Amino acid sequence: MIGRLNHVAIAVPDLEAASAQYRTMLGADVGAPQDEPDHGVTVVFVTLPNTKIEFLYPLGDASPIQGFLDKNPAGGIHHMCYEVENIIAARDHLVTEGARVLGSGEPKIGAHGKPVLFLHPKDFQGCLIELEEV
Ligand SMILES: CC[C@H](C(=O)O)C(=O)SCCNC(=O)CCNC(=O)[C@H](O)C(C)(C)COP(=O)(O)OP(=O)(O)OC[C@H]1O[C@@H](n2cnc3c(N)ncnc32)[C@H](O)[C@@H]1OP(=O)(O)O
Ligand SMILES: [Co+2]
Repeated sequence: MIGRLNHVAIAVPDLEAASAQYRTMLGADVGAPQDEPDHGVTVVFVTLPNTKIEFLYPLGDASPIQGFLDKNPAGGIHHMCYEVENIIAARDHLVTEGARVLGSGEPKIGAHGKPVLFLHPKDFQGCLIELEEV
């Protein structure tokens, strides 16, 4: 069911510093910040030959990543995003298997303009999983 690794997300305490470090020290292709108010984050994508890194920074006062950053003030790997062909079929299968889908359970449009869902980290080896329909 899951396909390519679409991105690995890193929650960061300073978006500009993280972007500058990847751009200068690591010579990476770093995009511009994108506010995603529907998700409570500002994101920056780092494009790699085989996948992307997604920097996350809280946006607004109800960001779902604020708790994570409070616990990890230096930042840390936040989630993995896997691609799926049919996000509703994937969701229904996972719910049948007992996995918890976060939020309303209905997909939201993510940073790439595609439907996304999140699965509880406690159900997947302590790793927050995002599914993105491609
Ligand atoms: C623009 C969209 C973009 C895209 O790619 O398109 C995005 O990726 S948006 C990314 C931001 N949005 C989300 O992360 C939505 C899903 N996340 C959530 O709903 C919350 O972050 C949640 C429920 C996973 C955690 O929220 P919170 O930390 O406030 O809740 P708890 O403190 O109750 O945490 C429960 C339990 O889980 C552990 N935890 C929290 N976050 C993570 C994580 N990223 N990875 C692994 N584990 C995590 C937390 O430590 C608690 O564990 P416990 O042992 O009970 O202390
Ligand atoms: Co993501």
